[in-house]
Amino acid sequence: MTKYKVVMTNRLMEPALQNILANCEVKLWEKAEPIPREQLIEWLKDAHGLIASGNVRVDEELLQHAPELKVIAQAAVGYDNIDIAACTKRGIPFGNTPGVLVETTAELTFGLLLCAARRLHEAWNFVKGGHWVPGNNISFGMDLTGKTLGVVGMGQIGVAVARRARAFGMNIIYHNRNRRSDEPQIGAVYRSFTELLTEADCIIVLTPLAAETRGLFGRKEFALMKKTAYFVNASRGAVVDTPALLEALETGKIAYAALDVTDPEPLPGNHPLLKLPNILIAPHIGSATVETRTAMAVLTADNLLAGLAGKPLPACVNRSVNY
Ligand SMILES: NC(=O)C1=CN([C@@H]2O[C@H](COP(=O)(O)OP(=O)(O)OC[C@H]3O[C@@H](n4cnc5c(N)ncnc54)[C@H](O)[C@@H]3O)[C@@H](O)[C@H]2O)C=CC1
Ligand SMILES: O=C(O)C(=O)CO
Repeated sequence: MTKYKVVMTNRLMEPALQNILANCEVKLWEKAEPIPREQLIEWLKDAHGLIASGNVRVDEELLQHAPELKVIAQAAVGYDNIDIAACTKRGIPFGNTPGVLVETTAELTFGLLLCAARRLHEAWNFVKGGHWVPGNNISFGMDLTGKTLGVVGMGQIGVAVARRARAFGMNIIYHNRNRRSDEPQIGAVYRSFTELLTEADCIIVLTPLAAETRGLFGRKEFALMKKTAYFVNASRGAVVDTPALLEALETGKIAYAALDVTDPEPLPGNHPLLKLPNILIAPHIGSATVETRTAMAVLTADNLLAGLAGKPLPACVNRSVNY
């Protein structure tokens, strides 16, 4: 039996990788740098399946070079790198990995807030640097108990973050594209975007990146926040206007930022954000645990193999072509 041809733009965790290798003829990009566009185009010319990744742009032009493509899958819930309309136009289902990474990403996101509020990385550098001597200490942090957390983007991960924040005695307000009907269950009160910005002591961003959220946090928004505000972004870097964030942190418009995502990614070593004392940056590790990356890989392989077999994908974004 001839095997389906599959292009993988990165490795997936075992055993999902073995499952794909056993069932398909695979071209696998294993280098650290993103696959060059020309290489991807060359590989896609007779491919039936594509495992994409966040650093690969899938658009109309790329799809024109992939006439045999039946399915695209990606080990992530976010799909801002994928032109969904272009996939749908060609009848190509796109599969992502919602759900399986919710608790893990919520742990990291709330962990960033906790580390920021208690200045943990400064504390560690202080001790490591030999500055811990009597009479010397780092700047004091901020209690979370009793403070107001504003969640922008109250979806699956936002709700899981809110659950953690409630356990810490925080009051929760949120802003979402659509107001939720389960506010009593999630223990959060709806606010307009402007109300949330002015009221919250801590703000956590968990919206997808789309045309309407690109640059959602700019100069005007940082100016509305409390000067004592802690700002956490775990969504996508481009939801925040980076020069505006830099200015807000430099000029004391807000107190502190903790980021799991940046624009660009990775940040160049000489980026001015890296020189600030009031920032903590993680290298996009929201879902990066062995258990969760394995579950994401398994769902990605299941999406791919279902699409190749002409069956519905277990998790499909463009459901109108998922049959
Ligand atoms: N840092 C990391 O490693 C990870 C980051 N993410 C990011 O988090 C995002 C959210 O993931 P989930 O919670 O699973 O998705 P979700 O789809 O369950 O939640 C997103 C929420 O944002 C809301 N939203 C959309 N546009 C909005 C706007 N303009 N203003 C306010 N709210 C808006 C939606 O209504 C929805 O409730 C992903 O799209 C991804 O970009 C997800 C997983 C890991
Ligand atoms: O799933 C996503 O969207 C991520 O950012 C990585 O898990």
